[in-house]
Amino acid sequence: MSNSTDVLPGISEFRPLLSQSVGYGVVVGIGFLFAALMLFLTTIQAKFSKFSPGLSEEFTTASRSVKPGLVCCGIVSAWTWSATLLQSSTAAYTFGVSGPWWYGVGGTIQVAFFGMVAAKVKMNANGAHTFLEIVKARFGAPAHILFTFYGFLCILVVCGSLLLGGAATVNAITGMPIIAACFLLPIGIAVYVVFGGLRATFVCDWVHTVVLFVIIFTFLFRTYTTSDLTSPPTNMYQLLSAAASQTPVVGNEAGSYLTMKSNQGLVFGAATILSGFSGVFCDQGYWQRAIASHPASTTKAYMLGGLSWFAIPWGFASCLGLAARALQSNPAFPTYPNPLSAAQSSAGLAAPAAAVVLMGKGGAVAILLVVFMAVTSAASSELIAVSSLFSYDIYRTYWRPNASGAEIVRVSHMFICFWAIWMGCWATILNKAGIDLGWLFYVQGVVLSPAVIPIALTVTWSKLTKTGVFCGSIIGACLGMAAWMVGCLKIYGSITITNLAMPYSAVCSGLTGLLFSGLITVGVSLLNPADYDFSGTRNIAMLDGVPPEEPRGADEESRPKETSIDEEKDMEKADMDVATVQPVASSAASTDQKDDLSREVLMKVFKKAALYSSVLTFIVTILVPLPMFFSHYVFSPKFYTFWVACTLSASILTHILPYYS
Ligand SMILES: NC(N)=O
Repeated sequence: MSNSTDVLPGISEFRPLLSQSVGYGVVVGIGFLFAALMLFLTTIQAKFSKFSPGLSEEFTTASRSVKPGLVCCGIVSAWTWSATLLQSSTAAYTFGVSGPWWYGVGGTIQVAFFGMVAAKVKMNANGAHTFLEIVKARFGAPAHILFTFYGFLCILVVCGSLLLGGAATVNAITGMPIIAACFLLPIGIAVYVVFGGLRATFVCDWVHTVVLFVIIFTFLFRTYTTSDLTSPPTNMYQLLSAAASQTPVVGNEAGSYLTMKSNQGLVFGAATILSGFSGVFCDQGYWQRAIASHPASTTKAYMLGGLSWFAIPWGFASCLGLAARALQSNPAFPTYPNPLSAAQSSAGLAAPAAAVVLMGKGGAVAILLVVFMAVTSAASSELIAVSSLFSYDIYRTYWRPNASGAEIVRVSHMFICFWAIWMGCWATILNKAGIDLGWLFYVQGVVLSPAVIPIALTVTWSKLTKTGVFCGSIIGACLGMAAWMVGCLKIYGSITITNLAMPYSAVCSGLTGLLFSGLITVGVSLLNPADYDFSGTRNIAMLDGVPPEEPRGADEESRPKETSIDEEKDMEKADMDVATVQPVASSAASTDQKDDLSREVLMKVFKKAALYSSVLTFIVTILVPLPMFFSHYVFSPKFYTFWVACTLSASILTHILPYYS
């Protein structure tokens, strides 16, 4: 691994700048500090608010009452993995300016597209707790078992990636053993998730996101305005030009780090987009946020969330990833006189290296904190997600169908504890097998992409059939696997663990799996189309005595309209034309359930999300990068300064949005 002491020629050890005690202090100390804070907030919530985390609906869905700003923070925070900071910086270090751009694209458009699915969840399955319940209600147990496999596989991949990225950083900066970090990181998180449920993770997400943004801005301003080494941006430009002469990038125009004409960057972008689709659509964490949010705010939150998130990898990696390349010949660089080795950069150490040169020990502490925040907030989302899958889709579905809400909460608690320990074991196994953050990042799209389209269509398309879903996801997976092996063999000459996670191998497989699963699912369904009215999925029952909410259909339009929802005032009039609540319910949790929107309004929200995500996708994948790619443009110092100003402005604007909401 990165800090091996068997240093080969041309490879230097990554020198830890801080002592192990700082590593333990952050991982254990701050972890438990957060746990204590959440415990306190949860106690206050149970005492003084109408929401009790002891109720299963509150524990798993935050009573479906969360407002858009907080959901948006939750989305940003759950989607900001250690990879978002580390892998994107590795991409900048390796491919130049195109890397952070493509990393941002590869996570943003999926979140925006998921806004459409979120509107459909509210329309067609508002009582569901997990996406697997929707699959079960529509297609029965065999399809449910198939997607349960995908749901757990996704969380397994994400948890592995979170811990490996986090542990590699803690290890590189403090020397704390990787295995210790893998086991200790999830423990504090498990404590606050157990006590607080989904709402605690939202609150914690908010706190984490604030800290994250403060640290990101510190790095941005340090790099571009106060550092003697890299500011103003024209200095960075010169350093990057010098680095290109020393270590040119194969496939980039003139070997430059300052061009979007990067063949490797483009392939990386394709791999990131594929990996991003699987990471969003197969992850219960994103469905859970759609379920948790108020019907009026779901889609808005996803649209804002996608946009806010874009600036994180783009801004952070354009700054630290490129700074690492620019500063690799500085004596303070942790592997000086050598650049990072392939293993060190795949482990995600470009950003920590730059932080150390730019800000010394302060930079090392800041990077440690920011990565810690990213790991804990994303891992808390995964813990609550995996416990919901277990308690609702395994325990209640196949073991104790009559389990009460209290029992579900108890089982969720136990499973969170189990998974927190298992996460540590899993990351240790991966580490011992030589698998790192970069490997998991590429392989995620390979193994999960065949499930993406069938899952998305389950909640959105009435003509979908069970046979279509099975054929699409299973044949798509087989074709994806075959393309993976053949692509790897043909392009890299042999099938090895390393070659399987090379970008071209990942793209061959991910693209085949995604496209063929989609084509087969749709084609087979259209041979004998269903005409599903979603009545089964709309009848999925909530626990704790809260009845399922039926969005009002056309036949119910004649009901008297009683009260306008406050939230509606915040929505644009054009979208939210009519909104009503039904008579006040008896329980606190159900009060918010009654705030529902008509199906027609949700349909408008869906269409708006479709338009928004299509326009956004066009702008970020085609309009901005491709003209620069095809014209082989290499940034001038002025254009680079403008690019830096854009990353700064995007970071500021898009980070303010959720807090404003
Ligand atoms: N969440 C991601 N794709 O960084």
